[in-house]
Amino acid sequence: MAEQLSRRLFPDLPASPERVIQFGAGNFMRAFVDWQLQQMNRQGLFQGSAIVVQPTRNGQAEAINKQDGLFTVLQNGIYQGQTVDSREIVATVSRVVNPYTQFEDFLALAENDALEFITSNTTEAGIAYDASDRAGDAPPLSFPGKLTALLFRRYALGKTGFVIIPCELVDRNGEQLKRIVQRYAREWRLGDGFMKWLDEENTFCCSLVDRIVPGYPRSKAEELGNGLGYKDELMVTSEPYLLWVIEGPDWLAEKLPLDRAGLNVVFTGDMTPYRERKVHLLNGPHTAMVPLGRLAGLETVEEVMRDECFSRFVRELMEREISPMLDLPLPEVLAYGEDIRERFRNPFIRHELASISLNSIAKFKTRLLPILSKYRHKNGTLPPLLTLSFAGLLLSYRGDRIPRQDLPEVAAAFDEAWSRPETFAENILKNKSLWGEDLTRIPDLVPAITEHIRELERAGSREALQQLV
Ligand SMILES: NC(=O)c1ccc[n+]([C@@H]2O[C@H](COP(=O)([O-])OP(=O)(O)OC[C@H]3O[C@@H](n4cnc5c(N)ncnc54)[C@H](O)[C@@H]3O)[C@@H](O)[C@H]2O)c1
Ligand SMILES: O=P(O)(O)OC[C@@H](O)[C@@H](O)[C@H](O)[C@H](O)CO
Repeated sequence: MAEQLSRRLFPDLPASPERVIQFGAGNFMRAFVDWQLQQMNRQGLFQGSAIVVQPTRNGQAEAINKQDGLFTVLQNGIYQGQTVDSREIVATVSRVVNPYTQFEDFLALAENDALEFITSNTTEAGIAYDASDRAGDAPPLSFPGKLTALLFRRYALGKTGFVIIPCELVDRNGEQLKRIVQRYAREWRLGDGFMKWLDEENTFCCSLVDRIVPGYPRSKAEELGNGLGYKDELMVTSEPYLLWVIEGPDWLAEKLPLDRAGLNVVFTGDMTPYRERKVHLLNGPHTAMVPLGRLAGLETVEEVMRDECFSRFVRELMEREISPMLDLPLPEVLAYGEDIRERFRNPFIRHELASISLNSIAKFKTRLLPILSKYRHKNGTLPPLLTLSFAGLLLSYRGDRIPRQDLPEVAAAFDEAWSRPETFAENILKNKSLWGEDLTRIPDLVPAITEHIRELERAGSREALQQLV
């Protein structure tokens, strides 16, 4: 039986000074931020490690500390025409602090002047205000609440602030996080001096991340574990591609030289075009392929891309319906789309459609609905593939064919609408709490969705698609 990964097994691994506080150490953060810190360190450009703060009561503090912060990142895929199959022990997490059991140790991080950066990925649900958080809670439950407590301690010590770079897939994440911290500061009456310090001494950056990280390679774990020669509960697989767009001041690239380390990191004054491109052209097709693919019995992104009919669907959806709706030069967008399809075809990574399906209604709303509306407005017709996919999503939320994973209130809205099948399309499309607007106002949408659902039920998603691609 192989021994668990630890520094005892690898005493020569470097240990760098703590310079980053990182909220959350899920799969994504380990394969993205921590792996990138290691690449900078290796080239002598940074010399820093991250202290992880466990953001929720149940988390991975124990598992990570048990391995002395070490874990393996396996990169698998085809990148710029070359097959990449590499593995690396990442040694840039120094330790995990659990604020639920070590609140004073957590606040004491404020004392360390060498800690200059704060990063986070607490999922989209993490950047949220929690009305139950109070000044003096040990700890506040929300991530912004914990951050406020830490920042206030730093201020009270008369120290300089931090550069804060959240990685959550939330539009303008840095600004949203700052707004919630300011709200707590006001409600907790932390004073004008603190408000001023927050503003003047801290830099909240917005950022956009892109790297497909399916996580622990469950199906291959045993085989891989034997090959590694040690046991690693935190090993994570990732594609070789990455992009990190950071909107921040000019001096940041100097302070955090990710780009100089050869990483695909863009420091910019305006990240909007990058966000539009990624959310609509990568996350959008992911969300669109899920219902039709699952209704046809497909399980992974790769299976979709290997299936002639479904891969044609993905390409035509991207090229004919999504790309022309983006306010970016079309040739550039089409080339980006081609790269994305190469990533989707990655034969080494098992990216489950079921995992992408989580909270699909909210995802459709942000990733695809703006495209559908714009297309209808511009062309006077509905985008055929996107409309079929939307019908597939609504059908799949009946919950009888494929399990739906969404908030209870979303599931309840669908149960209610599906209880009257003859008026289902109209009822669900006019639900503003799901879509933020009354979608029955989009001309032709109700009859088109009704007809597509009928066709999907009669012929199945493959045949319905074959009529369009
Ligand atoms: N995995 C990917 O391919 C990928 C790529 C880009 C972005 N993302 C985004 O990153 C996020 C995390 O993905 P992951 O694969 O690391 O998942 P994960 O389940 O491995 O990690 C989730 C992390 O978020 C924390 N968390 C969960 N709910 C929270 C809450 N309410 N408040 C505070 N913290 C909370 C957990 O403690 C954990 O640290 C996702 O929301 C996803 O949108 C993922
Ligand atoms: O992570 P989600 O569940 O919000 O979305 C599923 C995928 O679209 C997403 O994880 C992408 O793979 C990722 O955003 C690529 O950077």
